[in-house]
Amino acid sequence: MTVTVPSKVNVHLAVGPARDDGYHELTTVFQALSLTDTVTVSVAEESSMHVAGEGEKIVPRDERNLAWRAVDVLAEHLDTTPAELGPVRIALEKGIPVAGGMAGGSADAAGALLALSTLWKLDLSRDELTRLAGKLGSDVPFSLVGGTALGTGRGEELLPVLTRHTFHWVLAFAQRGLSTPRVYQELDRLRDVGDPPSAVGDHDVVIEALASGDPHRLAELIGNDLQIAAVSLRPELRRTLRAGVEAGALAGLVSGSGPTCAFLCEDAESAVQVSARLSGAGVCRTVRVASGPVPGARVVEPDGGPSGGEPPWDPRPPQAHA
Ligand SMILES: C[C@@](CO)(OP(=O)(O)O)[C@H](O)COP(=O)(O)OP(=O)(O)OC[C@H]1O[C@@H](n2ccc(N)nc2=O)[C@H](O)[C@@H]1O
Ligand SMILES: Nc1ncnc2c1ncn2[C@@H]1O[C@H](COP(=O)(O)OP(=O)(O)O)[C@@H](O)[C@H]1O
Repeated sequence: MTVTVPSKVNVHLAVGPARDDGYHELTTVFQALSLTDTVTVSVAEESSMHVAGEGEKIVPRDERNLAWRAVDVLAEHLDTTPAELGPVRIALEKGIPVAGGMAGGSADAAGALLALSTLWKLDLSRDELTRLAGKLGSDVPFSLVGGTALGTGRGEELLPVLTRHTFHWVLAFAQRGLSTPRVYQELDRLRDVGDPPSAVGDHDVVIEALASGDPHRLAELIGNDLQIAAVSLRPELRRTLRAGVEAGALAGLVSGSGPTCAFLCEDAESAVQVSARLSGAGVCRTVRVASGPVPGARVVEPDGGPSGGEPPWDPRPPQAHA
């Protein structure tokens, strides 16, 4: 059973103060991108985890891996144990950079939830799966749902956003990842010492720009409160962000907690040009082109394509905005 899962960029990320539970209240607009991970699960003699691709040497293969935690969450939901569910082999094919602010671990968690519940014929509703996803991490529900969505709460409460148009992105991967909690802490520290104003405006205008399909309009509005914290921890990101715009992108921002930088481009052709120029600028490890929005976690049919006809739910649910 194979599932493909998208990465994400936060087109807009407004971070509120820290809550009593340690999480920050967010208002964010997620967009799922065509850069994906693939999760394959099968019944096996004994449980094992295999990782290939991006960050294969650093991704944990034990119970710290979010895909394993999906087994625990499913077992808990069924009021049983992982041992009772039986051994499984989980194989991750990673295209999403590890600790890159693009929700790679969340993608694998969402993919494992969908793949295992399909393999074990658990017949879970979309709402149940999304609720279980929220237990695995704030970004995991979005990895399941995909498309474009407004996220509130700690990012797990989602409302779909209308986007009929495709946007084209160039992604600059950094040499090393950044820890998400570390970046939130750094933002708190910066706010404590200097109270920097929120870098981002209102999410409504971002949603309108997405609905318009005009990348120039969107480029004026993309923003991320975590960017100053990521740049504070990795000052070299300033150069990367500048280089993307010099290479012809309309605008750039740090994706989520970083350090991946995402550059919005005019169209597909421009994205290829920007990626070629950025590759030559020596400001990042790797450059990728991606587009969005794309659907969330989807079962891949044996012929290799994603299941178009009968996904367990409509990956592009009715639109609530704009
Ligand atoms: C920053 C964002 C933006 O979408 O993405 P990434 O950059 O990680 O991809 C997310 O908020 C990351 O979500 P996710 O990676 O699922 O985080 P979680 O596992 O839920 O939380 C990890 C830690 O991040 C911090 N955290 C997370 C979410 C939130 N709303 N406030 C927080 O302060 C907390 O310190 C928490 O212990
Ligand atoms: N399946 C997984 N893929 C990548 N990282 C994972 C996975 N499971 C657990 N992790 C851990 O989660 C951390 C954050 O990874 P990731 O989700 O890729 O980053 P981000 O939160 O920045 O989007 C990594 O440093 C890694 O130790």
